[in-house]
Amino acid sequence: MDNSPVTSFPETPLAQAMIQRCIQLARRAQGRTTPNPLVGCVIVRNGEIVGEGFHPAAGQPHAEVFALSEAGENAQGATVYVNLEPCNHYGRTPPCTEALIKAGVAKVVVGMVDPDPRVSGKGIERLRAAGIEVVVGVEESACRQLNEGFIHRIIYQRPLGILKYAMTLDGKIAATSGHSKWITGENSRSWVHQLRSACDAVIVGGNTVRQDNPNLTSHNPNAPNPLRVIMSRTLDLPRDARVWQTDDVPTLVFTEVGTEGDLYQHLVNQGVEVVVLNPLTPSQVMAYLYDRQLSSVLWECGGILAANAIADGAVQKIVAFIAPKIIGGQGGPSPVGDLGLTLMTDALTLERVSWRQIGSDYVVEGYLAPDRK
Ligand SMILES: Nc1nc(O)c(N)c(N[C@@H]2O[C@H](COP(=O)(O)O)[C@@H](O)[C@H]2O)n1
Ligand SMILES: [Zn+2]
Repeated sequence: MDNSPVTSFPETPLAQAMIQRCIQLARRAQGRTTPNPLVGCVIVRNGEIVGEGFHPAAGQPHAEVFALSEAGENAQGATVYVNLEPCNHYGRTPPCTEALIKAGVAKVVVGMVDPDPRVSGKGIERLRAAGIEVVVGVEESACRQLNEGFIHRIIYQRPLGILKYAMTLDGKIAATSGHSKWITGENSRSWVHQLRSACDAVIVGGNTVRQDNPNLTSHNPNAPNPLRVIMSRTLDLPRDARVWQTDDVPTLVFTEVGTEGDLYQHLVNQGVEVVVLNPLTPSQVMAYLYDRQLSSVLWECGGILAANAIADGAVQKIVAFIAPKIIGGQGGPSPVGDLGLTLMTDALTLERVSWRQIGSDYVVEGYLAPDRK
């Protein structure tokens, strides 16, 4: 626990700093809480942090409960900071509002209103009705960013789809031979491993398994791994691919009816889960993963599947790595295949675009228009 005094901050910067601390705490459970959100909580009394907590996983107590338990008697008259509105319902756990009221806290500072219709404003109402001062919307955009997968899942009943790719400055994801190791530098690749560990699943197509033989893991024994998902209509896949090693990380293969042959049985024997979907489309896959309680899905596929996923409304966010290299090549593969668009005026434009430099590469992030789901 950080016991440093915080009295020197004036009110608003203090609240901002404490909500940022909540976000930092919440991130400790990144990749482990789906379908629940990432939540951190800090309790401050007389200018000192007396309790902290985060939500570790669905079914476990909420962040507020851990912070209250650390604060003990010190919660009386204290201010509670939490990046998401305290819940007011009986779900897997009892309502945090009642725990906060019982502990006698004086004030609750909330980062954002909970979009879960079981809560959505009712937690704030309940606290106010009990005479607790409630402030809402501190560091709201950072709080929304933290839980963008959870928010998307609740609003659209689908996981957030993130398309990640790496390309050269001339827009290629491989040489004409198919060789692609590596486009970006080591720092970018380790950033991608962290992105994987923050997502609930990573999806590729059969081509990527055949050509790259990827691990699709977080490459970090202390970080969670996403569910590895392969979409393959034909199951024309190598018998010895790395993704069939399921001792530590599960793999799920989606295929179509009529592929229940030799490889099908081999995969089942290896512990790979094989699911037949008809039709096998990106949106059907996302619907299935939603039912499996997932909130965020990383598409790390080649251009053809990426285009299908975009066209099918399975992608909302783009994370594009651009390496300062030129490979050239007539017809070399590009990150997004045919979208059926022939006019530049029809190009999909991104919103809320940001960029940063990672080593010698650049990463550009943005969101497709929300009416694309
Ligand atoms: N404020 C807050 N803190 C947490 O630590 C949370 N996990 C939540 N989650 C909210 O409650 C719903 C899940 O409830 P159960 O864990 O099933 O009891 C989740 O959808 C959020 O609305 N909130
Ligand atoms: Zn709660």
